[in-house]
Amino acid sequence: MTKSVVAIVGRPNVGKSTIFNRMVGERVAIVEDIPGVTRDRLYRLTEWLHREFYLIDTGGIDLGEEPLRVQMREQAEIAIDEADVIIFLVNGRDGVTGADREIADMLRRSNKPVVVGVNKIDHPNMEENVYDFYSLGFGEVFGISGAHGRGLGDMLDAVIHHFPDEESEEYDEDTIRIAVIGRPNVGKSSLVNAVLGEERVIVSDIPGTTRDAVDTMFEFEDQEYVIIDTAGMRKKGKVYESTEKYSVLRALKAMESADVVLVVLNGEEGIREQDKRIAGYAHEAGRAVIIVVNKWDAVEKDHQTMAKFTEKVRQEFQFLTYAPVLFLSAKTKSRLQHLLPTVKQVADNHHLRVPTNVLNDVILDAVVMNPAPTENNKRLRINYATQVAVAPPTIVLFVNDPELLHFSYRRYLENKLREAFHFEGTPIRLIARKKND
Ligand SMILES: Nc1nc2c(ncn2[C@@H]2O[C@H](COP(=O)(O)OP(=O)(O)OP(=O)(O)O)[C@@H](O)[C@H]2O)c(=O)[nH]1
Ligand SMILES: Nc1nc2c(ncn2[C@@H]2O[C@H](COP(=O)(O)OP(=O)(O)OP(=O)(O)O)[C@@H](O)[C@H]2O)c(=O)[nH]1
Repeated sequence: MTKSVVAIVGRPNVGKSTIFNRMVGERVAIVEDIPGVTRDRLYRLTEWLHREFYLIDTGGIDLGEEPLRVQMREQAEIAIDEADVIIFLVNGRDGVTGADREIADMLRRSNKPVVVGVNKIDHPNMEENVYDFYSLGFGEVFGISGAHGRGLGDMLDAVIHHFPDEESEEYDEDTIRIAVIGRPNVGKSSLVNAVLGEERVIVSDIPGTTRDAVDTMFEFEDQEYVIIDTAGMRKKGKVYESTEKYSVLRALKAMESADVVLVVLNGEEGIREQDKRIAGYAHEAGRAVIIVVNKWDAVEKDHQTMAKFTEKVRQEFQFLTYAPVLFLSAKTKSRLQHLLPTVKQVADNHHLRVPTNVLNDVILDAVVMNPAPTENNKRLRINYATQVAVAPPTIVLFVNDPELLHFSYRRYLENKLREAFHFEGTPIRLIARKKND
């Protein structure tokens, strides 16, 4: 199920990043370290009372050279667009300011739930400073201190109280959910429209809006799909539309509920830094991934162009070696017919379950052919392997010492598994556990 999003807004210097860091603490959701994927203070997965949610610090969104007042408004708009609940942060030592009222008016018009955090109330004897802020008209006002952690619990209780109820899966288990992600202008919407316009595709539902993306259900060769177009909600002309962090956030949310992620690149422009980031998150999300090189019609090519581009993709996205690369044109629909069959294939691979005996044979062969290197006279020994989950396939290796399974040997084993089984398009998670655990 999709996780809720909470945004912190407020004028500069009220303590947004202090509160953000305090709320996130050490609970930063990193599955693995990926070289080249930078982490910034914009958004983090965090949790309160076992409800996980994304926290956005809108102050961390770089809006370039815009005047402060414009930035503040844009940040509030992002919060309104993206968040399920908004924490409106004010400074308890300043009283209500004109800028606070300006933000309050915008938030009110959005009809989103707003919780007011009156920050810098470092001591109970400052609580009377809080009352002034009831005049903002949001009802709930909490005196807090980012510096000391005071009052945060009560405020968070109020925040999660506004989360939508944990609903069951919206779609059938067998429905394949496709998220289309990529930086602005690569052709995401065009691709979605092209797919939905294909001859043998039957759009089975009027497009309905779920949260912030437009989902469309369709059927192709007796398989049901939902395609999530993250560009569907775009509002042209906003400053933030072009900001990189914003599109990464949107991609992140779309991937939450997807089985297969299409990372769309612009074949005409080549690979940019932002593409790498988005792809990095796709890998981390643990979904099946296909790299779609769009606008291939606009590329001047000879018989080597495709191979060269593929090589570049492999170089730039080393963590995504498992993802098939498709070249196509949403505009002319050339090569588009390969897309859905590939989606179906990688979705199946994502759910592949390998019988334990065959799995162990493959691992044993791999070890015999190339034993793990010794380290301080110790060598990794693998006693037994078993697949514990699908989507993505997750394999536990019972070993003498988990510390001895290093990156290169892990890579080697993963490659052997990929040679033996149909794991194309899906990440594989290998977990080492001590034998007797
Ligand atoms: N006394 C006190 N100071 C605080 C508290 N929270 C933050 N501050 C201070 O307020 C200042 C601004 O804090 P930030 O967290 O950087 O504020 P911000 O809202 O993220 O600021 P921008 O990045 O400019 O938007 C810093 O000097 C903090 O140390 C608090 O609870 N009590
Ligand atoms: N030549 C060519 N142009 C394309 C193709 N696909 C999309 N375009 C053009 O690229 C531009 C952007 O396409 P969109 O589909 O709006 O891109 P998007 O990724 O949804 O853009 P955002 O909503 O900004 O994220 C439009 O002018 C399209 O006509 C293609 O296959 N070939």
